[in-house]
Amino acid sequence: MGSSNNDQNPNNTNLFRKHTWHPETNDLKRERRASGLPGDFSGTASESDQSDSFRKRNYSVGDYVISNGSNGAGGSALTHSWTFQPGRHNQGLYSNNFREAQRQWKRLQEWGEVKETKKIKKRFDRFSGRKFINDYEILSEIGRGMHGKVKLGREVNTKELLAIKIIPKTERRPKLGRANSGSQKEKVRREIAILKKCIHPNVVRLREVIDDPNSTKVYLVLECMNGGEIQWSENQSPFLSVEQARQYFRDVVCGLEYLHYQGIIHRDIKPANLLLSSSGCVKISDFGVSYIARSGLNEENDVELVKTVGTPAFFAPELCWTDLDRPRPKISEAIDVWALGATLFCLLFGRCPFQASMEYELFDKIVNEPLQIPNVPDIGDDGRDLLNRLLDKDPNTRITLAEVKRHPWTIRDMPDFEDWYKGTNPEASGRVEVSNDEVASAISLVGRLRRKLGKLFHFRRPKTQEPESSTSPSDSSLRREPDNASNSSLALSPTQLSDSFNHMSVDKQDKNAGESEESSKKANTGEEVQHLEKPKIDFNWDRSPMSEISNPVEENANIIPEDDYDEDESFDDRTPDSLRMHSGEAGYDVYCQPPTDIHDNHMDYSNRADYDIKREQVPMVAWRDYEHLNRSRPGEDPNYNSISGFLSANGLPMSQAPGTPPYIFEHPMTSSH
Ligand SMILES: Nc1ncnc2c1ncn2[C@@H]1O[C@H](COP(=O)(O)OP(=O)(O)OP(=O)(O)O)[C@@H](O)[C@H]1O
Repeated sequence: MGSSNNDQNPNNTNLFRKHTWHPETNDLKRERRASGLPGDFSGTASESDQSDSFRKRNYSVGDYVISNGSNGAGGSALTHSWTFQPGRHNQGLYSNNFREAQRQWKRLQEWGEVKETKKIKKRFDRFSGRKFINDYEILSEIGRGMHGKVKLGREVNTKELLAIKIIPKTERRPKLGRANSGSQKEKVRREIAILKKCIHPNVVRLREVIDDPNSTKVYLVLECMNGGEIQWSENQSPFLSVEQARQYFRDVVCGLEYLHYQGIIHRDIKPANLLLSSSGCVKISDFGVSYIARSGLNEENDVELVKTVGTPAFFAPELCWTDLDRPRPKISEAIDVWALGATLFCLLFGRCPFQASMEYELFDKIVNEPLQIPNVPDIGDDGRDLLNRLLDKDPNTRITLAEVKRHPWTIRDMPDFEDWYKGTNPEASGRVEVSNDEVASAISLVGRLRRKLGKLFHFRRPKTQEPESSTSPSDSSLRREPDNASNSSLALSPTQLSDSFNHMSVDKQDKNAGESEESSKKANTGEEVQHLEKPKIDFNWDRSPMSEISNPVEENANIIPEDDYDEDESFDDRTPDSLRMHSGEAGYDVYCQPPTDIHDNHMDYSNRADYDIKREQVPMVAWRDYEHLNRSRPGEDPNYNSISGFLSANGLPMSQAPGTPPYIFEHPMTSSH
């Protein structure tokens, strides 16, 4: 019954697809298959192939609510004492690379607690084109998910390769079928909260969270899984040998058992979320839709758990339940066991156990169609038995992970499996609690919004104290903005935030935030605050006394304000055309420095006119044709002559002269000093 559908090309169905670069080339993958080892990133890892392996899209229904549940906050049983003790027979699991697996795990343990960084600095080296985020150089893009992208990074000091996952804190434009911005925040929070606590050889390790309150994005610095996603299908045929599939399967079972022990249901187990280390170790990644139980996995279903998230092709029957006449089975960690079975099926046979082009058809098959196991490759009776028990439609009789670990197919060729059980027993790691508060405070809310509101608030603050009545509702919208700021989620403590999430106020927060942003935007664009103008080029220096403006930007001129800079854009892209003025043959661009926080610190916001004057009188001088200038003036000091030449050619007074504002030189030489 299912064979005809199984013959469909899975790449034709949008139930699986997602565009991601695979970090390895096909050649490397083939080599890896031949040798049983994963490949490795090259130094730049830029030659990624764009093969469209069989991937899913994330699927989410409705908003998320964090369960009130019983809060396990406090007394965190976080322990990093988990040791990788695979036992002597497990050396075979990692082929010849067992030593490397051990070395990698030791290094990961040395990372210790997850580092939390609240300040981001982005730098761009104009000469070499190299980009840096804090201590990491960005080398290339590894892949993109639904909500963010993953870059290959290198720690500047240690040269260690890392994966940097860049996730917007809110979704800019919610798209049809996608989770809304409320759930995006929730997704990020959840992923961070889980990754921070889960330390296991088969779970991708988080090293640092860079979460600047002034940034719209959060950066997760992760262990780099050089082998990328498990490659498992090639033209509907299996890519892996049965032995390799078994080896990967064991790794996933151990990682999943650990997660369940920690009260976490992954909810999106599938090959695309299983990444390979260079030692051939498989690790579980992507916890964006995971469920965190507050008091173990035996608690009653809560609203959150019943929601259908994950990837349709890997949905358990109880998630696809449409039969109104029969009660839907309880949703539990057994949904991960089903997804594990579907994943094993994929690894063994190169295609999903149930396939269809329409979602309702797929759900119907998952619930009603008997499992058909192909004869090739031969996985033996025990293999068939294991698949049948993993893909048991009844969650109550479905095999448990503890049973999976002892199943004859799983432990085949493992002479001393008791060693393996001992070494991989999740209880050795101790239980980790992830509290509501920890999820709610996992990222700071969009600080740009706060900064904008702060600016407006500052700007309008009079020198003399205003009477309290001036904040009456009958006042202009501007008067209300500080209130908005304090009412919005930005002003809430983690506990309040948690509470507010529990009361499904995410949307309300977004609405408030949206309104505030809207009003702040209006204010900045002059729609409501008439006297705020766009900065314009104006070299009338005489209007501003030099003493009032300092220039802290100059020494950090190549540090790019985060909001203006995207990792994918070149540095020059950040200057809006409206602010650019080409200075003829010299090859320079001159533009005003848009107001930045740095300047704001030196302004008196109580004086409107003062603000406008100062903002306009901090010119930024940039030249992009440095090499040309240098060549045309051999032997001259480009730092001095080029700048002074430029200034005189443009009739500009020399910098630092009394009564002139400072220049901001954007130049490879000056900016780096
Ligand atoms: N730690 C890592 N090391 C190496 N590659 C990674 C790492 N994390 C993710 N990737 C790669 O980057 C790609 C995008 O990852 P990401 O988690 O954003 O996508 P995703 O799994 O689709 O997530 P989402 O479901 O949130 O869209 C993945 O397909 C994976 O190949």
